[in-house]
Amino acid sequence: MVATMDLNASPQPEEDDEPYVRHLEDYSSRDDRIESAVEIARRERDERRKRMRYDKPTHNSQPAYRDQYYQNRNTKAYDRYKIPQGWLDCPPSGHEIGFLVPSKVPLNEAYNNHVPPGSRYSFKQVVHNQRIAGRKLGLVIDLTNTTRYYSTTDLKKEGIKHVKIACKGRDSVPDNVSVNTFVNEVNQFVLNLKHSKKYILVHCTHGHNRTGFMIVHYLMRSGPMNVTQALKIFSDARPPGIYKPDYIDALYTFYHEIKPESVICPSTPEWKRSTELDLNGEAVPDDDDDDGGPAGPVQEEPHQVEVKMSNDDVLGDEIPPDQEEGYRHFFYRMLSLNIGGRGCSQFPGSHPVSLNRDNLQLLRQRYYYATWKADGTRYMMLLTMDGCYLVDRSFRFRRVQMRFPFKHPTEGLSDKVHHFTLLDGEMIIDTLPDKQRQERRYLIYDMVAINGQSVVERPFYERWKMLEKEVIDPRNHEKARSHIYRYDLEPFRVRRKDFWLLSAVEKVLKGFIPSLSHEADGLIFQGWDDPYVARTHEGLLKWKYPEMNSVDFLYEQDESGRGMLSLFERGKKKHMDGNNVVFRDDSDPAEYSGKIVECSWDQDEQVWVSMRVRVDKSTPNDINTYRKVMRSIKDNITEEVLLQEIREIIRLPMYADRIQMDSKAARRR
Ligand SMILES: Nc1nc2c(ncn2[C@@H]2O[C@H](COP(=O)(O)OP(=O)(O)OP(=O)(O)O)[C@@H](O)[C@H]2O)c(=O)[nH]1
Repeated sequence: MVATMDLNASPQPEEDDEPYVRHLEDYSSRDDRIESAVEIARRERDERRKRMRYDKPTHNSQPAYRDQYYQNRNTKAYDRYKIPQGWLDCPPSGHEIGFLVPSKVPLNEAYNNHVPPGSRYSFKQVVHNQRIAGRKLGLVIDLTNTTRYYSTTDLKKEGIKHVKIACKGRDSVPDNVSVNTFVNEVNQFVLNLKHSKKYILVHCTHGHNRTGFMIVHYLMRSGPMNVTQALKIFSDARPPGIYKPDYIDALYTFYHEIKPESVICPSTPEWKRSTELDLNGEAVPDDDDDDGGPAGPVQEEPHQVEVKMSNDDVLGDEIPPDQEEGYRHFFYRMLSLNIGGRGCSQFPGSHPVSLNRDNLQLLRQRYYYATWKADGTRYMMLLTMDGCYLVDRSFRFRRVQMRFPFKHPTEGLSDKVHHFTLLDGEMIIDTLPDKQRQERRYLIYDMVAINGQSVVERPFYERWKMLEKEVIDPRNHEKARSHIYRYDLEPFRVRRKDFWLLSAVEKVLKGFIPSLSHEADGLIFQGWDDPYVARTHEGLLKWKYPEMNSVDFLYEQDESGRGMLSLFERGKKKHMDGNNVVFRDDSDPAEYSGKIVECSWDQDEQVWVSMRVRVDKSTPNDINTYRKVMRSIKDNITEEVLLQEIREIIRLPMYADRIQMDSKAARRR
């Protein structure tokens, strides 16, 4: 049987049909929208009926008929202009918060069939409303997860920039990278404003949950504030504020704050609960909806899996490239480095050189202190009001949520935090004596800048003291008193590294290092009067246990499976013919191909031995580092040679005099 299109047949509701059409009585007691509501509903009903006047195709139907049927029934096109649930009665926009204006999503004219004239809110209305309120828009940040609500051409015509940060909404809060992008967009906009005062319209679907979440994050990062205060600022400007409890909880968790009992999540606004006035006839939550809809099945608690920490764990969240670039320039400025042909791409942190028979003499000529060489991952850390950033050896930045209060020189501890303070240190993992617990800890060993002021020219001992006074003490002071901020929830602990007189080196080697709860692979000799020197510092010495002297090679295999080691020479790859590596675990060497492999030298076998893959590095060592390490291996400064040398040094009059001078000065302070 061939099905025909019988336009007179009555509609045949099917199981998967949406509610047919709203009862018109639903609108009968309403205000001035009634007339158009009734009209719209009637038109929708008629359209729907028309679409349904086809018999469902059977197996025998003509393909053309089948296509036509499904095309007509395809609600996608129709859904395209479905207005979001609750949108009609949701107030268009809130009050300004600084430069930010929270708003519901504007719907362009294509939605007019669904929106009665008095309720329309397209960009024309937005610009008009804002103008009446005395605000000129410069930027729109769109947090919806769809592009179906408006086209951005209208905005461009008005000279308004549009930034899309698609966030799902519904069950999940915007992710940390999206939050970083949002805050950076706002900061960039404000920075570029110069003298013109323009505003940023921030919208999700209804302008409450995602919008509120982002604005609260921005407020938290732009001045001294706690989450409760930031939530209140938002809810005052856009009542009732964020009304999803998960979003509120996520903000307290993110900022490591205790949620006060007095903070109660507002109930879902009336306009969101009742959808009677939505004229689509469908109360189906949108994919992009702010509301989580009905609660899903109760999630089972995931099994607690004990995850071991590793030095290769990636910490923190990515930040936008332009923000990273800005910070790189700051590093270069603080270190008085020229921006060469490669821009600010090279990691500028100070780097020690290996101890050999020649530079060992430096220990006699200058005044040195010693410390253990903590073996974790090297990071510089930038502290700003907006957040703290771990900076790895590839000069990449990631944001971590930490707090570093700043002690005002005259007013004592203020509610301000460090802003553009730059530290240097090593991230280690302490395994606590019971072997059950691990703790990540950042050991700070130097300071490059404090609140935007470079301190690289100051002698090391001053920088080291400043670290304690300006960074560690205020933190400890606040930690003991803070009732809101939970330092214990931060991703790692922080400590200043200890340095000792050379006379203590024997004790450090024999007693201190063996008792450490993290790895150490040698000693660092730090010139007590030295400035902070960017990149290789010939006066900063590292001594490693001979078996730990290592070189980071690039390992590659050719098609025949032959392994090759390479280093860098003037930024270019250089094959190190005659250097071979063995992998003494049972793994397949092919797995290491293309990776940076840290190798130690086996004197007996005259071969490099793979120790580990350096996931924190993207390039191998420079040939000069290799030469210095080879020299150090050849010179073979054993623990005994080193200690003998130090015993002699500490007997030198110059050394004893300096100690006396320092202790007198300390007594005077
Ligand atoms: N300056 C300094 N560096 C320290 C200290 N403790 C640990 N280190 C680390 O020692 C590193 C230098 O030693 P290297 O052996 O050259 O560095 P590495 O990362 O182990 O290996 P390479 O990358 O192969 O040079 C620094 O980058 C720091 O990460 C310290 O107290 N002072």
